[in-house]
Formats: sequence, C-alpha cells, structure tokens
Amino acid sequence: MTDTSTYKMWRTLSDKPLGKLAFSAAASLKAPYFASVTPYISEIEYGRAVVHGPKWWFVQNHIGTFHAIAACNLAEVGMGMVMEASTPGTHRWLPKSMTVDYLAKAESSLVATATLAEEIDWDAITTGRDVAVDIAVRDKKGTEVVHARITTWVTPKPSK
Ligand SMILES: CC(C)(COP(=O)(O)OP(=O)(O)OC[C@H]1O[C@@H](n2cnc3c(N)ncnc32)[C@H](O)[C@@H]1OP(=O)(O)O)[C@@H](O)C(=O)NCCC(=O)NCCSC(=O)Cc1ccccc1
Repeated sequence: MTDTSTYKMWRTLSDKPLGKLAFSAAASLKAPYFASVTPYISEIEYGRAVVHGPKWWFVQNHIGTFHAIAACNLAEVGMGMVMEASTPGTHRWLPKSMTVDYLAKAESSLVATATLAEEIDWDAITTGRDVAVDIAVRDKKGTEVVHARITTWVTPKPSK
C-alpha cells in the first residue's frame, strides 16, 4: 500500500461532502500551474485516476477548441495522481518525458483517464527504472481526442 501524503489526503477527503472538490483545489495549490485547467479529480486508486477539465475561455486556442497544451496539462494531473496512488513510500517518481497525439478537435470539456501502462514490481526497483502512464483524454461524446504517454523515472528514496 502506498502512503504518499497525497493519497492519504485523498482517502481522508474523497468520501466527504465536497471532499473531492477540496482535494482538487489542494492539488492545484501544491502545483499551481495545474490551476490553469481547473482540474476536478473524481477517482484515484492504485493504477488509475480520472480527472475532469471544464472547457472555458481561458483554455481555448485560436480555433475555439480545448488547447492541446492545456489537454497535456490535464494529462499531467492524471499521471501525477496515478503515480501518487501507486508508488510505495519507499520510492519516488519524476516525469521525464511525454509523447502525445492530437487525435481529434476537442470541442467540449474533457475527461482524462490515466492508467499505469504495465504491472510494476516496485520492490525490484533498486536503482531506477522507467514507469509509463497512459492517458486517454476524451470529449463529452466519449471520443478520444488526445492520447498521451508520460514516462516517469522511479528511484528508491535516498536515506536521510
Ligand atoms: C532525474 C532524471 C529524470 C533522470 O536523470 P538520471 O541522471 O538518469 O537519473 P538519476 O537517478 O541519476 O537522477 C539524477 C538526479 O535527479 C534526482 N532525482 C531523481 N529522481 C528524483 C525524484 N523523483 N525527485 C527529485 N529528484 C530526483 C537525483 O537525486 C539526482 O540528483 P543528484 O545527482 O543526486 O543531485 C533527469 O532526466 C531529470 O531531472 N529530468 C527533468 C525532470 C523534470 O524536471 N520533470 C518535470 C517536473 S514535474 C512537472 O513539471 C509537472 C508535474 C508536477 C506535479 C505533478 C505531476 C507533474
């Protein structure tokens, strides 16, 4: 079981009235650039997270759709939640690359579903390894408009 402070906070707040809203606001305070997509985090569990990004004026591009880089930011939020819920307290993670495909015009609010790309034997990570997260970003019709893969670098936490 992971014991990051983020996942502990999720378990404390997520079943309380307005708890998910409070958690989502806290995530944006911790990493303020996330606030630009006003993320609402609805699900977090080992290996999976779901994040909603409303479409409003600030996230639009010149053709009036959801800006691709704003969608990437939403994908980053999803990745971060998956990694916080999945990485054991003995290890730490840092995003090191992202590949992204813009599959269709994003004309509505978006939902990013982030999943660990493969089963990970965390105990076997004694030096460092890549851990990938896939993120499917869908519009309100369920069409996947953006697909991202974010690779994180996982290492054992240094002893203090
Ligand atoms: C570290 C690595 C990924 C790999 O380098 P390599 O040389 O192959 O690996 P090596 O293991 O030798 O480590 C080298 C050094 O790195 C340090 N270190 C390692 N792991 C961690 C760790 N987990 N945390 C902290 N430090 C760590 C390690 O101590 C060592 O330092 P030292 O030598 O002791 O002083 C490197 O390419 C890099 O820093 N890239 C930039 C990454 C970056 O800035 N990403 C974007 C940021 S997130 C964002 O913007 C969005 C977002 C926000 C919130 C939530 C979600 C999303």
